Amino acid sequence: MNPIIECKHVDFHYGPNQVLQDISFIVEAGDYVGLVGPNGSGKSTLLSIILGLIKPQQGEVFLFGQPISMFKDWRQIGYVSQKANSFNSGFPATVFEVVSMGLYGKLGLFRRPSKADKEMVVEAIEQVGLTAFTDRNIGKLSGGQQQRAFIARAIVAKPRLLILDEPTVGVDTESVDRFYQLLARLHEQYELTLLMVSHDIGMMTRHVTQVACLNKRIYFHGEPSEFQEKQDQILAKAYGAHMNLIEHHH
Ligand SMILES: Nc1ncnc2c1ncn2[C@@H]1O[C@H](COP(=O)(O)OP(=O)(O)OP(=O)(O)O)[C@@H](O)[C@H]1O
Repeated sequence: MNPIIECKHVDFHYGPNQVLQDISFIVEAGDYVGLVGPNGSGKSTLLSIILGLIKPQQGEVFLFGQPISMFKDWRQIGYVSQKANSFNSGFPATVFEVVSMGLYGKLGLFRRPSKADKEMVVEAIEQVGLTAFTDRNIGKLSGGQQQRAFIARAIVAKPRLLILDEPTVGVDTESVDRFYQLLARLHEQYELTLLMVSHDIGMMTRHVTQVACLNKRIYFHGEPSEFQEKQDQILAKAYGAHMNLIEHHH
C-alpha cells in the first residue's frame, strides 16, 4: 500500500450546512479514480480539502503520507479546475505562455523561462498533441483544445497526482474521446495517479480503475465492474430524488 491521498473521518460544513460527513477515502499510487455524485453532493468541496484550500472541521488528511499541514511539495499535484476552459477569445496569452504558468504560477507571463524550462513546456504541449498550436492565442482554440492546454499546464512540472474537476463539461464528443485517451496514456506511461470528478458516469466507468460515489458520505468506492453490477442500488441510495439528473452517454 502506498497511499497518495488519505482522508480519515473528514467532516466539513459551510456554517450550519454539513456538506461532508465522516469521509474516509484512500487513493493509492497508480489509481485512476472517478468521483461521481449529484449536484451539490460535496465533490468540489472534497477536492478543495485535498488541495489544502479549505480545512475540514473534523478529521485528518494526508498527502503522500504526510499530514496536509506539513505538506509543502505542491508541485507533486497538478490541478485542472471546472472553470479552466472558459477563457475569452481576447485572453492575451499563447498556449506556450499558459503552459509555462504551470512552472511558475502567476509569474509565468513575466519571467523568462530557462532552456530546461522551455524544453519541459515543449514536451508537455507535445504530450497533449498541441504542438502545432504552441504560439496560438489560447482564446482562439476550441473548447477541447483549450482543455488539453490546461492539462499540459497541470502536468508540465511532472506531478505524481493529477486532480481534475469535471474536465469534460462543454466539450464536444470527439474531444471527450481524445481527452480520455490522453488521460489513459498519462496514467500508463507516466504512472500518474488520477482523481477526476465527472458527471458522465457511463463514459467514466469505462476508463477508470476505481469509482467513488459521494453524496455527503461515500456510498461506494471500488472497481468499475463491481460498481456496474450494483449501480442501480448505489445510485438510488446516493442520488435519491436526483436520479433523473443522471446523464447516460453510451
Ligand atoms: N463557499 C460556499 N459557501 C457556502 N456553501 C457552499 C460553498 N460552496 C459550496 N457550498 C454548498 O456546499 C454544497 C456542496 O457543494 P460542492 O460544490 O462541493 O458540490 P459538488 O458536488 O461539487 O456540486 P456540483 O456537481 O454541482 O459542482 C452545496 O450545497 C453548495 O451549495
